[in-house]
Amino acid sequence: KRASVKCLNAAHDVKELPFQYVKEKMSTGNMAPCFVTETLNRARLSVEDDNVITTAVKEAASIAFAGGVETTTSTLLVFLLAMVLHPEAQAKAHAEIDRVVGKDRLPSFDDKPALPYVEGILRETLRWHPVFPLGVPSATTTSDIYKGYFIPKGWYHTVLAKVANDPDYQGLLAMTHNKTKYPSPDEFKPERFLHDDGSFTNDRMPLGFGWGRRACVGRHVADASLWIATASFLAAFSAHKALDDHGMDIPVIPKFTTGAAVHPEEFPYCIVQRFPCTSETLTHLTGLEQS
Ligand code: HEM
Repeated sequence: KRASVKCLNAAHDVKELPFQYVKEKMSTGNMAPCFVTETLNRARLSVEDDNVITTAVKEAASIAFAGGVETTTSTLLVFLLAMVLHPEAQAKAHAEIDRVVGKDRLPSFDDKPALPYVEGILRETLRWHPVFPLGVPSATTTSDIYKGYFIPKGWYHTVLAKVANDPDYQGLLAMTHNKTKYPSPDEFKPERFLHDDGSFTNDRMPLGFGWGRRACVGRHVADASLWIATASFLAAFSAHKALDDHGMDIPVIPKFTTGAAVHPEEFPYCIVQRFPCTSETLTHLTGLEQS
């Protein structure tokens, strides 16, 4: 009971607190445009009842927050881990960005088609360690029989995708680690998403976002924000193993949390700025005014 009260309060806070924060900042004219400001302003042009607008925007924003923050952050942590463990892949991405984008600006979405290796790194990140290794459980709305198993209606019964004939992996991981499609699946190899001539294969690794009616509604936002974050990071920084007091690499042994949604456990790393940055670039990168 105590745990459920905590959950109830957290569900209330995640809806209310960020929304109140934005409203307060809007009232002093101090809020940069965001999903909440834009949707509130637009809805007020066609809907009169402010309560209806407030409830709808609050619900939509909190669902996007709850669905998007942990998943996107976890994926970026997997990317960081991969870059620390695979300097050879990172060096190839750096070379591609320097050749296509140059060193004076950050990549933009217009550069995406010309950066197949960066694309490969993102797809391999989503494949190597998906946020939901078992997928997301569902419940059936009608009774069903699947391969001799009776799945009753109305009884809360979770259904997880499971791929048979693979003793090593379960659920979604068995698909992203399909040994026929992705040989040596535990290895991080962005090249598996590239043709021999270096062009992108168009395997966008959508599996991590689910499938069918309940597939992730935020997948396009997630895909775009992951791409721009990884491409910008690679343009501006490089990630390395941290050094100990004797200047030696501190070994990184990848470990993951357990649960429905997983992410790498804390690991030592070091991030180095690749080029002297103009304050404009740094402002763009961090969203913070530089002094
Ligand atoms: C790396 C980022 C993300 C991953 C890996 C991810 C993954 C998933 C998965 C596996 C599901 C369940 C699909 C199923 O049941 O088959 C899901 C559902 C959902 N996701 Fe995402 N997601 C991500 C980002 C986001 C973002 C950015 C948003 C919102 C802006 C979002 C909003 C949602 C919502 C609302 C659902 C429930 C959809 C429904 O039940 O109809 N997700 N996501």
